Amino acid sequence: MPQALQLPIIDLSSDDRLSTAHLIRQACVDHGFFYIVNYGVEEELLKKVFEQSKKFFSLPVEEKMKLAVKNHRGYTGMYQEKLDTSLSSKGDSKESFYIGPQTENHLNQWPSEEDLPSWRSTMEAYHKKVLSAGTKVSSLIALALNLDEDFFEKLGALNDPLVFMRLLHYPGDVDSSKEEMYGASAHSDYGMITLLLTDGVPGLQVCREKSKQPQVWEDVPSISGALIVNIGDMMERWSNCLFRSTLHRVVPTGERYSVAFFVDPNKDCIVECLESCCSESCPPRFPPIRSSDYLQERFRVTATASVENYLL
Ligand SMILES: O=C(O)CCC(=O)C(=O)O
Ligand SMILES: [Fe+2]
Repeated sequence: MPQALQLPIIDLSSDDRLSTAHLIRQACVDHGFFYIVNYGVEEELLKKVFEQSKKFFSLPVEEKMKLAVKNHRGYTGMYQEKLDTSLSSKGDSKESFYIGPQTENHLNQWPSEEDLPSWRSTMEAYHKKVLSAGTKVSSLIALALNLDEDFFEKLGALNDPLVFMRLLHYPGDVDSSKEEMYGASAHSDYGMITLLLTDGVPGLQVCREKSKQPQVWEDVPSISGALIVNIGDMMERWSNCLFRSTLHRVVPTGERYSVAFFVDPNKDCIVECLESCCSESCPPRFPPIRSSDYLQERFRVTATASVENYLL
């Protein structure tokens, strides 16, 4: 049985920003994962998001396929993605629905108002509020890296950021006996930070030492009322590996719903190791990259079907 990880709980409503930033720094160095509470989304809305998500995934597959992913927005079916490309399985046993930035709302796809009234307004309300929480977390991360709290704003990273909300459904009835089957196979997230809401069904696990064999996986329990936040690869690059983008996965435990909210830098933002995280003995480990080039390449590698999954 894997052990359950004890992660720090960060109160986003705290006025003591320096102590909060200090806690975040430790969490990002040790785990790359932490919880946030008091992040400004009422429980009622969280409940509605899950209700509406369930309604969408319960539609017949032909209906869902009418909204098949285009420009990284819309529906992806079972096995359309394999996050761990080293596996021989046919793909990850989950279905999902992507909603992109509201500034480019014309590109988003929505179920019809007739079929699912209030679906769009629920998702837009959640998207807006979690983006605001994500922006707060990013400024605390800047403080945690000994930078000005508006560092990422000034850099343009949070100016029209590439924010993608992904509704996820892991069906409970997949046959996982034949091959290595995961709801989401081992991966790290690609962007700055991810804010994850789960329905309380277990399944999420992390591996803190990705190169250590055999890999040790620990459960991340869900805490009612808290979001799970994790550092993505671009933040790891900025911090020159001071902050970890930790390997994680979802093992099949039963039917499960979650909502991942990926905060990625503006498409033209150049991500390069911060001077404050480099020194003579610790030179930059990565060359600079443009945010959307990096994301595009990561999506390309993990798509199992030829889906039209370009960002823009
Ligand atoms: O559903 C979860 O708990 C995690 C999902 C995840 O890691 C992802 O979509 O990147
Ligand atoms: Fe992830």
